[in-house]
Amino acid sequence: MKHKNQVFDNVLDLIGQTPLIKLNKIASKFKGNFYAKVESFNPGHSSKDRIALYIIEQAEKKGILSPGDTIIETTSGNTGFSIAMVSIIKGYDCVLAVSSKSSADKIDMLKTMGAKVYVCPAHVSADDPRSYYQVAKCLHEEIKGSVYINQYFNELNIDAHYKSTGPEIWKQTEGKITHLVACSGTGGTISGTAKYLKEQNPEVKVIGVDAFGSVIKKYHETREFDEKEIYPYRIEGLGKNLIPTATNFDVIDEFVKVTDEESAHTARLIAKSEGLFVGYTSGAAMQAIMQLGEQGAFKEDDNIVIIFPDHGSRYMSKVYSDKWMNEQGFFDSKNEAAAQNIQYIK
Ligand SMILES: Cc1ncc(COP(=O)(O)O)c(C=O)c1O
Repeated sequence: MKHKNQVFDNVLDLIGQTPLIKLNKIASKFKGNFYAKVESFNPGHSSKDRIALYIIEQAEKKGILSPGDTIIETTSGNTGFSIAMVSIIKGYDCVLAVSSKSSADKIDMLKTMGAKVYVCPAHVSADDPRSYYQVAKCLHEEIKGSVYINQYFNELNIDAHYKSTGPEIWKQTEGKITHLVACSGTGGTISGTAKYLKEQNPEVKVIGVDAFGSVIKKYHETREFDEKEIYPYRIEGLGKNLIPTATNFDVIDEFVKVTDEESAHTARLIAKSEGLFVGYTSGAAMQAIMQLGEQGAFKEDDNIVIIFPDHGSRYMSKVYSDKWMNEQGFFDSKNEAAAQNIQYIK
């Protein structure tokens, strides 16, 4: 951890060195020791701070970026927030093409951080001119001197985690990690972290988490891009309708798929059992643990590290809204108790 009494030059100095926190209750019925790498401790409240700072600083080193230039990205929100934050400190303009699936809170936050935002339809194919990939590409061509971060197809996304997240986890577990469980969106987090960990110990098992409605798991198993796997789902930042080159499939041992509904309930359960207020994909990663645990995948001495990518405050109008949960049909008889924690005094 960064020292509590230290004074920092600016907010960017706080990126990385996030805590590894033992999970004491939520998975206690399973064998093994479970630890969460809680990325909401980054100043932009997500793991994407790491890649934003790293990729921008690499571009500066290569002389591609100078103050006043424009940085463009496609993002479900978190990467955009991180790029906007880095841009403010370093003096760049930030232009973001985001999916209409992103929560209203996230879009408002991006605007608050000074970014110019284009909201693009979520359920069109990646080569549709309205998709956020095509919109970003077009903006990059139009704006002179702009840099397109292109996190899904940028090797530096993997490098950022190879150089920070991986070494941090290795050190924090004193080399005793046996399993890494992480969601895969661009795949940068899991690929970079896994590469580093497997270089230290090839026995570390790496499990990716994918969504129903995404092509990633099937591609990992068959190397076949199966369009039939694609259909709408609600979790933002997990899974994909294309194969990102920022995913190194060779360092991932297996993928587990999780549902929108179970991931939402598990996210709520993390808050209630561990006091950790984390995002929807943290619920998804934890849900994968629940499924693997039920299958007896872990042994007594295993040390399982789960990456919690962002903070719960970004999902107040979704997973943490009873109204939203109801609208999705996620409150059934077994879960209706969640709505009973509130009493109105008239
Ligand atoms: C909330 C959230 N969780 C998980 C991920 C997945 O991380 P990665 O893109 O490194 O695979 C993302 C990425 O967009 C995200 O925004």
